[in-house]
Amino acid sequence: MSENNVIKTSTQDTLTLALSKGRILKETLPLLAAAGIEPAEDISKSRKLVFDTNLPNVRLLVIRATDVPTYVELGAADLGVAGKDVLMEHGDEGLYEPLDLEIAHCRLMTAGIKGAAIPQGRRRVATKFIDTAKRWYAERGIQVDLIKLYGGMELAPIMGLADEIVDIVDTGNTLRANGLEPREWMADISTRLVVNKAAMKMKHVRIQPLLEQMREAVVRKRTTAA
Ligand SMILES: Nc1ncnc2c1ncn2[C@@H]1O[C@H](COP(=O)(O)OP(=O)(O)OP(=O)(O)O)[C@@H](O)[C@H]1O
Ligand SMILES: O=P(O)(O)OC[C@H]1O[C@H](OP(=O)(O)OP(=O)(O)O)[C@H](O)[C@@H]1O
Repeated sequence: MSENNVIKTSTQDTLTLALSKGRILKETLPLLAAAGIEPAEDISKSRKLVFDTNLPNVRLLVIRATDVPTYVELGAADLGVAGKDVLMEHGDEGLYEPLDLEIAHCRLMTAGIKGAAIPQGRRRVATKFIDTAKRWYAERGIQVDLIKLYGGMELAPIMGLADEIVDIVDTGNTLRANGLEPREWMADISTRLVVNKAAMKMKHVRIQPLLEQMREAVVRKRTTAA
């Protein structure tokens, strides 16, 4: 990397948190509030991507779920909130993952047309989780041709594009509605808090209490739900 391209951790006196927009944002905000961080304006009513908070020098980025690990690993954000599926696909070596936020529980599974025989030879597998799928099938000695899709994976087997998909399953409604059935369980998924490795050391004094307060909020929520 040339000197011009060196990516710096956000400055020492600021704390930047990258949040996944979409389905996990609403459930993330109460956990942040428990750690004393609240957006200065209603995120859902704005087209902005960067938000000030009630705390000076603490800002929130609201970005696509799949971009969160990139921002945090490269130090453009100090902390992030992302699904385990996204982290597995990104590769989590460059990040600390100190806290399971216990929201957006789902499973990563293979699925195919209900009742259809599984091909004996090479299998065509459609997914947006290409690297995760590649590893999973390779570990089982199953030969696959992977087809990258960006959404609506359930359509691929119906249209004869693939024999199988690798996708998120929660209630199973989307599979059922499209004549598919789950095949193999691959991983349990939930949302995680991730931290940039350099920031964890350099900004420890600020990050540690925030982590502790969020951890307590997760436990409180679990206890109340039980
Ligand atoms: N049906 C579901 N039930 C529970 N959790 C889910 C479900 N679908 C996805 N998730 C979790 O929520 C996270 C965010 O999902 P969301 O649909 O908002 O983003 P995405 O559309 O997958 O990402 P991107 O916008 O980057 O393509 C996923 O990474 C996953 O961990
Ligand atoms: O088992 P279920 O409860 O039906 O949930 C599973 C569906 O949820 C996710 O899609 P999402 O709604 O996020 O849309 P997407 O295809 O844009 O990712 C996932 O990709 C499945 O399609």
